[in-house]
Amino acid sequence: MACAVSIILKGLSDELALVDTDEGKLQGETMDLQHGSPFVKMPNIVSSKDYHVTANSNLVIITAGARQEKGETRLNLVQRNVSVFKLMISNITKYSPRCKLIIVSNPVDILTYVAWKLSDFPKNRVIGSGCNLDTARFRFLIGQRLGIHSESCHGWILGEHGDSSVAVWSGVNVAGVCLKNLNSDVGPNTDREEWKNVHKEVIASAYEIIKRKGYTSWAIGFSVADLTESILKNLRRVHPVSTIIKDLYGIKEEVFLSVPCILGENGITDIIKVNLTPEEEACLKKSAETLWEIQKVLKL
Ligand SMILES: NC(=O)C1=CN([C@@H]2O[C@H](COP(=O)(O)OP(=O)(O)OC[C@H]3O[C@@H](n4cnc5c(N)ncnc54)[C@H](O)[C@@H]3O)[C@@H](O)[C@H]2O)C=CC1
Ligand SMILES: CC(=O)C(=O)O
Repeated sequence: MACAVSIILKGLSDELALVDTDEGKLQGETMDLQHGSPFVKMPNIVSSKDYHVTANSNLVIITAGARQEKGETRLNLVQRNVSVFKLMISNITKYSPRCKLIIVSNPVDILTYVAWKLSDFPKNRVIGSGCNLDTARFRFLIGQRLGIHSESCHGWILGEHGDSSVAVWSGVNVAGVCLKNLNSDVGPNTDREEWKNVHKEVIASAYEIIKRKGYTSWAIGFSVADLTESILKNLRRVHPVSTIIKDLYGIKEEVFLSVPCILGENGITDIIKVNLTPEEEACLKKSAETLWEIQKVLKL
């Protein structure tokens, strides 16, 4: 619903279709959104348990499935959500064979792989929301430390969404002034300014929010609407989203991890190869191995 509301408020399309297995909740949410119609520019908000309501979608955003309990890892959700994906993907592709897919459900990198396999779509049309949210958290926290708006704080979190994400300290900058040039030790344990705590806080974010309110919603909603805008308006902006990275950074398996990707009307058209330090590259490889260990035994 946070994704839906964020997209509606930006007026990004003329129709939004919602699907959920919980029919009562779906109808309630739909009516509640429809009654706000005089205040937004989204003329058609429709919903159904049946996927026919999604026919000919340009973009399908998948947020369905189990969410983490307090303290539970994202990876722990994998089996439950693979079952949900088996039911969903065939219906989505039947009604919208040319759509782009944005996967949000967790573990998002693995489920993006699952959606790619089950849909048989080309890789450019299967996008995981990945580290778009982690990067937003990173920029917010850097901004808080520096007293500068997060939009002006540049930096990237790449790799796995969540626990093994990689902070690319070499790229952190404000107005082109690199933090690394001011503090050559930024990132590692030896850094007396302890910038590494910012990355630790990014990783802990979801756990901390879930501990307090039971789930995360608003920031992922805003961030998915931002991805949606790049795709529907063909903006060709660069976002850290999850895509297949086989043959990059020495990774040999079919795993999806976040790297900077150019997003437009054809989905992911290009990726930007960031120069990583040997330590960062090793972290990325380790994430790829962890994900592959889980993926290789999945029955799809
Ligand atoms: N990638 C990211 O950054 C984020 C990912 N998430 C993930 O998104 C997922 C959803 O989280 P919440 O919205 O908080 O959970 P929620 O429990 O509020 O909503 C999940 C919805 O999925 C529906 N559903 C279950 N099976 C379905 C099926 N087969 N077909 C259609 N609908 C089905 C449920 O009825 C429910 O309404 C979780 O996996 C969560 O971890 C949440 C926040 C951020
Ligand atoms: C739930 C989740 O993946 C997040 O908020 O990062």
